[in-house]
Amino acid sequence: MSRMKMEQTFESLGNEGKKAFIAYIMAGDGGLENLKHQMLSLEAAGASVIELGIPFSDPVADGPVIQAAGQRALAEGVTLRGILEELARIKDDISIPVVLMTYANPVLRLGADTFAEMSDEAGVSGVIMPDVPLEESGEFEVPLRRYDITMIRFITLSSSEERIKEVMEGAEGFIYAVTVRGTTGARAGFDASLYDHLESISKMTDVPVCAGFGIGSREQAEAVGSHCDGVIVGSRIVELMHENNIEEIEALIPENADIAINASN
Ligand SMILES: O=P(O)(O)OC[C@@H](O)[C@@H](O)c1c[nH]c2ccccc12
Repeated sequence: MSRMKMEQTFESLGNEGKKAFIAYIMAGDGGLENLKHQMLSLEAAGASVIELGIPFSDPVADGPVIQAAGQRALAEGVTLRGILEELARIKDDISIPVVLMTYANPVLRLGADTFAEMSDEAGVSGVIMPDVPLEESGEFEVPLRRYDITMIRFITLSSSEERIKEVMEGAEGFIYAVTVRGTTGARAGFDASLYDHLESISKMTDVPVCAGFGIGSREQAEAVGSHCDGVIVGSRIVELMHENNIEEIEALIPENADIAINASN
């Protein structure tokens, strides 16, 4: 059911000619007791998928905004186990798919099998592990597959064509296309070649391609989204969520991504 939920989301979006808006937040930033409210706010604002970050002490790929959110969450004493238990409690209230973004270490501490089992109980559709290369993903992917949970794969601007083909073979859920070099966080603009890159990788696969890193405004979300199947916005949403500014989050999400709202009308 978990993977299907995400496939259905992308299918409905595709049928309606809409793009996915994947909203990233750091679990436990603002206290785990607020997670449900935060997730419901994102859903109501029109997010199609929630990417839920797991705080970790050494987040090598995170930019300053997300690192700070992770520090706040760790200071709240939030753990992967605690997050999964909370998700299991609130999952029936959330209708959009949830994808976990976690480094390998917290998963290894919990045990890959326990992680898969608890993720299933938490209703999780997919998992993103930015520090686990494709070649080493088996120990996580095999147990997750048992519960029909997808490992989301990355393509970067420096991936060779051969690498891109490897990533696409067996990819599920969506492909995370990284739009810039370096860590997460807002950017002034994108390379002119980005749009061609996104279009050419989208043509190579039936799996939806979603682009993330450095998207911090509605204009950018629309511009990037028009060359692929959806966008991922992290740092800007983390900042706004920290300020409790749901209105601005809503303003960030293009109208054409409001599938969750439409579906429930
Ligand atoms: O923050 P940005 O620039 O909007 O990019 C999304 C990103 O934050 C989110 O997907 C993410 C958070 N941590 C990561 C680590 C690696 C790759 C991606 C991520």
